[in-house]
Amino acid sequence: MAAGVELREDEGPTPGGRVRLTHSSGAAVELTRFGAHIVSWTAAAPGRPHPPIERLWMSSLSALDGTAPIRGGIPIAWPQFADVGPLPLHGFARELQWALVTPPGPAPADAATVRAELQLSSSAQTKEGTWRRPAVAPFPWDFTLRYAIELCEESLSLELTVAHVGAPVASPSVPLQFTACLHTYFRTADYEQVRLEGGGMCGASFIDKVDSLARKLEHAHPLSLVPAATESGGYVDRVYMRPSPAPALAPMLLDVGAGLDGATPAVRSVYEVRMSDAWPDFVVFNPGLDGKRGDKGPDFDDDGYKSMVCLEPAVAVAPVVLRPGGEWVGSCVIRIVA
Ligand SMILES: O=P(O)(O)OC[C@H]1O[C@H](O)[C@H](O)[C@@H](O)[C@@H]1O
Repeated sequence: MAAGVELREDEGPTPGGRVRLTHSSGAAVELTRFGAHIVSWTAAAPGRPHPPIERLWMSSLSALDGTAPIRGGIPIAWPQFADVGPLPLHGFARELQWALVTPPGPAPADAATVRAELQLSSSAQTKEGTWRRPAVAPFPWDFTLRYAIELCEESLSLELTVAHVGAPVASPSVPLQFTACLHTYFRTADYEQVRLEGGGMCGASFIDKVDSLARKLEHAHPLSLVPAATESGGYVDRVYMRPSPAPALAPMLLDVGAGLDGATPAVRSVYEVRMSDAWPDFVVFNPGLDGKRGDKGPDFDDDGYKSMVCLEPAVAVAPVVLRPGGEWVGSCVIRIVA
């Protein structure tokens, strides 16, 4: 279609269908309403106008029928990052139906930005933990989550807003707390070529989840996945605590190497990733073969780890505490620089 936002309710096996944002440049984003999960972002690189290239990695083994979280793209982990709390891994936002609050329709052909917003509100399912069977830990607070997606010719902006909209149901003295991440699976033609730097990363401390949660200092500049995995004695799963305040404002540079478009093997694809200060942490994740064999298992393509790297803005260590009426906004802008 021409530029705009479309809701395709019957498309694909995922309940709730898909939302598609199309930019007049040919760039496009697709997400499922299940989890407000971005499953595709296609865009050309500056100076290489055609054809648009898929930017995100999706596992071909991922369940897309709503029976399990989707593997790949950009899952939203909320209100819990990974296993740091009583909920199942990464919480429930990636497993529930979101509403599209932007009316679908065309955008002006010269619109620099195409925008869509989705929303998830607390429900009996989230309050009682019945979003999973058998039921899991209740999350008794009233909340609204809003997810705004802005597509430009060469960038994708994501903004997650958490609002505590009521009094706690169960215990008035306990405030709403959450951890979170935007679990972005970038596609690479060859994970050995991936390089990551900037954002105060060099010298930052990180928790090495593959090495008994050891706290370490990052010396690599830039970070490459293979030596990092070797150092950690397995795969790469690191929670970095961003230095604050000044260096955190600097964007990160993620170079996913050459060959992404399959046609120009010599040209490297590079992103500038700008996380707002509301995200105190970021995660670098590539499960390697060890991860595939272990608990990251069955929905991961056998060689999938060779084609992806996750760079995730996160609240992973100290939870955000929200009083009734409180709001938190975290954004991330991914710009294609080459
Ligand atoms: O397997 P998933 O639930 O999708 O989680 C995938 C990964 O997410 C984050 O990157 C965590 O740091 C990892 O420990 C976890 O394995």
